[in-house]
Amino acid sequence: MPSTPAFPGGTILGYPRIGRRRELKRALEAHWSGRTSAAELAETLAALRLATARHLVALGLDAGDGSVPGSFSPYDHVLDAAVLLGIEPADRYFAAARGDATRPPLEMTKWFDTNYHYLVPEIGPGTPVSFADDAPVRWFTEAAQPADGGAPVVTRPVVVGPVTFLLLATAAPGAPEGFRPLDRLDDVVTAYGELLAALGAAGAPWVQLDEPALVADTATAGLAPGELAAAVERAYGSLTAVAGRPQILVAAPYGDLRTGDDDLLAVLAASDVEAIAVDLVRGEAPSRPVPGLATTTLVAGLIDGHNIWRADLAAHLDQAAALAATTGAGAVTVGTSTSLLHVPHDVDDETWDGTDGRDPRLAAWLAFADQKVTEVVTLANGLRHGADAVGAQLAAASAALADRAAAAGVVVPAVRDRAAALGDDDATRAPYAERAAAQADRLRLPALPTTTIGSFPQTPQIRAARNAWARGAATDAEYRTAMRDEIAAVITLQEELGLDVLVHGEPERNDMVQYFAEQLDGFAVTAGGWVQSYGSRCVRPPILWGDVSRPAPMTVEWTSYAQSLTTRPVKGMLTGPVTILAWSFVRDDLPLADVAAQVALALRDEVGDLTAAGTAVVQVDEPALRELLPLRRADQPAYLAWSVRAFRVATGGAGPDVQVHTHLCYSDFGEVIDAIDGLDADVTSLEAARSRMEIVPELHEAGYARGIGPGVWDIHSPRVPTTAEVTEQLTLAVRAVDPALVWANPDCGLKTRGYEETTASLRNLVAAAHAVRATL
Ligand code: MET
Ligand SMILES: [Zn+2]
Repeated sequence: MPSTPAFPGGTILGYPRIGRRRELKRALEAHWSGRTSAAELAETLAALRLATARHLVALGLDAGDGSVPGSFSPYDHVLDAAVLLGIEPADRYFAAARGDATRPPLEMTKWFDTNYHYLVPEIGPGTPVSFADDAPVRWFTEAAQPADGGAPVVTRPVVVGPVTFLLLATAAPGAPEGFRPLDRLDDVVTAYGELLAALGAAGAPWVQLDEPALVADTATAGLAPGELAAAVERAYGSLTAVAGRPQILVAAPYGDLRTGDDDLLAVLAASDVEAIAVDLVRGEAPSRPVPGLATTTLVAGLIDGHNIWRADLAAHLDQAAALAATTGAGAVTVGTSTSLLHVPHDVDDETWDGTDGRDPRLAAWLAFADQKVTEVVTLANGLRHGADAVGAQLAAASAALADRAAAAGVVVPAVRDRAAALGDDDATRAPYAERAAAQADRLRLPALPTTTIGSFPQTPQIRAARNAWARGAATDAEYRTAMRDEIAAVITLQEELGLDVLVHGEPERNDMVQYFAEQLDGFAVTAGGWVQSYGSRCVRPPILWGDVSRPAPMTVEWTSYAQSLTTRPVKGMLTGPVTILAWSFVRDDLPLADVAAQVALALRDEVGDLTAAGTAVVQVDEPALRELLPLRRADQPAYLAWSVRAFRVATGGAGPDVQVHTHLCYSDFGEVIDAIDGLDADVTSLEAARSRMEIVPELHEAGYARGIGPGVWDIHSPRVPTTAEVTEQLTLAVRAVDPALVWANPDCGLKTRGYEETTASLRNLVAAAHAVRATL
């Protein structure tokens, strides 16, 4: 083993990969469109990796000891591990990620409780596993011995750990009943062992194995008590025995290593791994000596990798300094709680000029990735040289925090009072039977009513009109005319198609959360704060920094205009409180439940204005309801209680004759099925086409007995479903529940689709609904 004495003074678990100017996105898209060759792409990515490593050194991480993480991935780090193990061939990397003529893409799903999505590897009992791709070794060498002759950087290769890899994998099609990916642990560990030997031979002093699955009950569901601990012990027992390996850092971000059935911190401490990174933002610091830790470095994940607020450095320094004594760790260093993958690059890239809530004061309160690296370096220097050595930085951080706490808008007494006064009445509508009768009377809908989920195709013209207005290149009047023309066209189309409940089409919305964030007090939106969602896809989460209120109606004008053009009901469309929180950076100085209540009240006002203007149907979308579900089962009931309550507060002011819809997508609903019922919506539309209506009987069995719109058209592909297919889906639905409850609608909004397939698909959907209606 190399003789580097202790873990580096300060580190981050990972850095954004997308590039400060989204270089990765552009390089990938250029390659996929055939404009660049594989070799050109490889060259661009190598340059991006090297520039990133040198940038981190410039920010203060040590260039020589493995402080700089080698956390790059061309598309997804879980796919990289599958390629490393030979489960996916390296030369078909993007086909595995995106699908091509010969194969579908791997399934994609959420990475723990973040908004990053990874590709789910498939492994069966006979899948060959070997050390098949040495990218981590090549990337290490390319920075340590740079071909450009410039400054070398000794990086710390970062790879998904073997236990987490298998817990996130799924059984390959055709695997026998009862097979679990974790059954392949020994084979996978053997391959990882070869990787470690190769990294050691290349001179890497450290390797980081990410094991976030160790903190998540949701990833380990189905394991017997003690099984996870045994797997960890076995995997790291083998890996630490590899001759010539680098020192091993096991990182366990996104939660607490010590709760749940197995005390995994103790298991890792008892192993021969040299360092363990714990998440002290989500998890608790150990308050007792941990046996075995005396020979281990504890990397205290004090800087939040998941959010964008500047840290209380003085408090963190005290905490880090105390940890060695309380835990008995051989050494303590500081790091981020998670990879910085989840935050934008640099606060200073943004102009804090007062537009879109970009209050100039915010700049001093925020820490994006680069600021967080600096925070880690400050803490590391403080630990090494004493608090006085970093006195100025600690004082500046404290001053920024104090400024934020006292700033106007952060606490708005009227908003706090209103939220505090909320009672059960505010979250309770009339009994469903009464509502159903009043709505039937008012709406006079046929059986099996047809509708859509809200958005219609966002054509290049619509985007151009919106962007021109945002840039100031179009007047308010021009913008309004463009949006109204689009709304009119969408209404005409829906009438022609014969849909029963219409929508205005959402042409004015750049994004279903950002649109509201731009109009609510307490939010700021960034111009360039991009965060990778998956592959080349990025999102720009708004920043929720203050108490939330609604200065003016947000959607009423568009909905009312649409309604003025037709006698059929037009649905008002809102994004729900949980989804607004899930897709924003949320303040860390108020419990999420309280923040949700404020957003709910703002939405409640909007529902009130919509209904006062004559809107008879209002849909409040909650696609992220499942997304914020805590990773630990013990934390789930409290979350479900406040999230359901927020929805009910948002909709609770609607009279009995207002039909409240909700819409959910993007997830398995099994774990939140009671919560879906708890929302008490009159109609719930859900993604269901790919699972062939499975959700309909599931909801029914869970006691849900109100309107249900299982998606009958998978809108994720341009494929037009035939009338026969939709008829079959609807027939399954009306057999599973009372047909009077069933609606016919697509899986989700149509904004990513084109008009051609939209028109054809909706035509078939309406024809199928009519056919099934005739059989009832
Ligand atoms: C991700 S859910 C999207 C719902 C939204 N109303 C839309 O139709 O686009
Ligand atoms: Zn959806």
